[in-house]
Amino acid sequence: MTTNPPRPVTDTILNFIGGSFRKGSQGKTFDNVNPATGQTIGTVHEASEADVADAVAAASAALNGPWGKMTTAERVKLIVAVAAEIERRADDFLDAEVADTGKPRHVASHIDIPRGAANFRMFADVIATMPGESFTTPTPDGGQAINYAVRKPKGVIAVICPWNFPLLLMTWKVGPALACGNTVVVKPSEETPRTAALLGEVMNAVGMPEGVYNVVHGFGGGSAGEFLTSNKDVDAITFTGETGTGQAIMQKAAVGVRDVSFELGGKNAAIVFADADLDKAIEGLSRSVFLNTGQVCLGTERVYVERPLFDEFVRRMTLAAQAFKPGAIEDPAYLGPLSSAEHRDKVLGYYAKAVEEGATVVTGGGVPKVDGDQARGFYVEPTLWTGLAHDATVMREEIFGPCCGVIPFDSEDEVIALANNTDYGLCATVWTENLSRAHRVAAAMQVGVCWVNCWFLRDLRTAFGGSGHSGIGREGGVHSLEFYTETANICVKL
Ligand SMILES: NC(=O)c1ccc[n+]([C@@H]2O[C@H](COP(=O)([O-])OP(=O)(O)OC[C@H]3O[C@@H](n4cnc5c(N)ncnc54)[C@H](O)[C@@H]3O)[C@@H](O)[C@H]2O)c1
Ligand SMILES: O=C/C=C/C=C(\O)C(=O)O
Repeated sequence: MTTNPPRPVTDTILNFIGGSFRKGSQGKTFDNVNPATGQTIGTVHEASEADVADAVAAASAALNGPWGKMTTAERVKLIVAVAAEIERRADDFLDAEVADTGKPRHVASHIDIPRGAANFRMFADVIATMPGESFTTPTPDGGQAINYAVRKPKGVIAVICPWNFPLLLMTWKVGPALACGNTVVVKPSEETPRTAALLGEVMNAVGMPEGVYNVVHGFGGGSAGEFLTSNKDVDAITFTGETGTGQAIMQKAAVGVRDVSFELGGKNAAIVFADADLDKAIEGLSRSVFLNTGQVCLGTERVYVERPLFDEFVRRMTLAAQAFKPGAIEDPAYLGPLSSAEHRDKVLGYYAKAVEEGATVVTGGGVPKVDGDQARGFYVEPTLWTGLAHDATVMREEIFGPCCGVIPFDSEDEVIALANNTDYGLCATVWTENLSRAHRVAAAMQVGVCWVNCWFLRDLRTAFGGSGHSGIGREGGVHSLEFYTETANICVKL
C-alpha cells in the first residue's frame, strides 16, 4: 500500500459504557485533530467523573454476570472472535488509526492493526494452554498433602494508553486482561480516541457481555485519567506512557494498595561494532530511529559507533534519513507528522538545544517545507547529530522524535558503560557479526529487551518491559498472567 491520504472524516467519538455508546454527562467535548493536516476532523465526548464511575460500576457488575460465570473455553472463544472481527474490519481500524495519528497507512496496516488482532489471539492461546503448578508435600504425621495454585482474575483493570500505537498498545493490555477473566475500563489518549471506541462496536458484534469492555474519553490530571485511577473500585492499573505520568498514577494506586504494570519512557542505545554488517545496521537503525517519526518507546535516540566505522556509518545514515519525505503523503517514503503541535514544539525545542550544546547537525534539524493539505501538519525533519558530549541534554532526555546523536567509541567496556549510563532501561540494540561479543554485550545491557542485529522483532510470548525509569513488571505470554491474575494456593491434606 503506497498512498496515505486519510479518508475525510468529521464525526463524533463517544464513550462506551456497559455496552452502549454515550455522550459525556456534563456535555463537554474536545476536538479530534488529524496531525497530518492540523485540521479538526471530529468531536470527542469527554467523560465526567460520574461517567467514569458508571464505567467502573459496569465493569464490576460484569464480573458477577455472565462473563464471570463463563468457562475458560467460552471466554477464549469470544476473544478469538474479537480478533477475527478486528481482521474483518481492518479497513475501518486502519482509517481510524491513520486519521488519529497521521501515520503512513503501510505502517498502520503492517504493524498497528494486525497486532491489534494478534494481541487477542495470542493471549487466548496462552490461557487455553496454560499449565498449572502443583506440589506433593510431606506432612509431619508421615502422610502427604497436595498444594496446587489457582489463578483468579484480579477484577476491574484500568487501562491507560498513549497515542503512538493506540490500538496495538491498548490491546496488548486488554487482550491478556480479558483472557484472564477481568473486565476493563480503557482511557485512550485524548489525541487518539478512535480505535478504542471502534473496539466497542467489535465487542458488541461478537456478543461480548455488556460491561466487560468500557471506554472513557478525556485527559489525564483533573479528567478521565485521574478519575479512573482514583476510583476505589478499580483493582489494578496498567499504564503505558511517560515516566512522570507513571509516577503520578503510582501515587493514586497507593490508595487502596492497588497493583500497577508500567511501560514507560526510554532513551535507548544502539551499539554498532566495526565488524557489523553495515547494510543490516543501517536498515535496522533507519527503522529504529525514524519509524513512526521516532515516536516509538523502543526507538533509538543514542547511537554509539566503533571509531573505524564512524565516518562511513554517518554518511550512510545521513542518506537513510534524507530518503524520508516528511509530509509527502502520496509518496511511499512519506514520513508522518508528530502527534500534536505541542509535541512538535517539544521536539523542535530539543533540536534547538542540541545546537546550543554544540552539536553538528549532519542533516535535518528543522521544519520541512510541506505544501498542499499537509502544509499545516506537525512535521519535522529527520535529524542526525554528531559532536555531542555524552551528557548533552539530547543524549539524556527522551525526545520521542525522528532524531539521534551519533558518537564514536573505542572499546567494548567503554561502550557498555556509556549505553548503561541512563536512568532508563527499556531496550538496546547491538550490531556485530562476532557471536561471542553479541552475547556478552547483550547480557551486559541493563534493559528489559536487547535486540542483536535486529530491532522490534517481536515474539508475543516473550517477557516485555523496562527496568529503571522505563517501567515496572513484564508483560507478554505467561508473564502477563502475573499481573492480570491473583494466584491462590490450595493445600489439601490427603
Ligand atoms: N515502554 C513502553 O512500552 C511504551 C510504549 C509506548 C509509549 N511509551 C511512552 O509513552 C510516552 C508517549 O505517550 P504520551 O505522551 O501519550 O504519554 P502520557 O504519559 O502523556 O499519556 C499517556 C496516557 O496517560 C494519561 N494521563 C496523563 N496524565 C495522567 C494522570 N495524571 N492520571 C491518569 N492518566 C493520565 C493521558 O491522558 C494518556 O491517556 C513516551 O514517554 C513513551 O516512551 C512507552
Ligand atoms: O512505542 C512502543 C511500542 C511498544 C511495543 C509493544 O508494547 C509491543 O510490541 O508489545
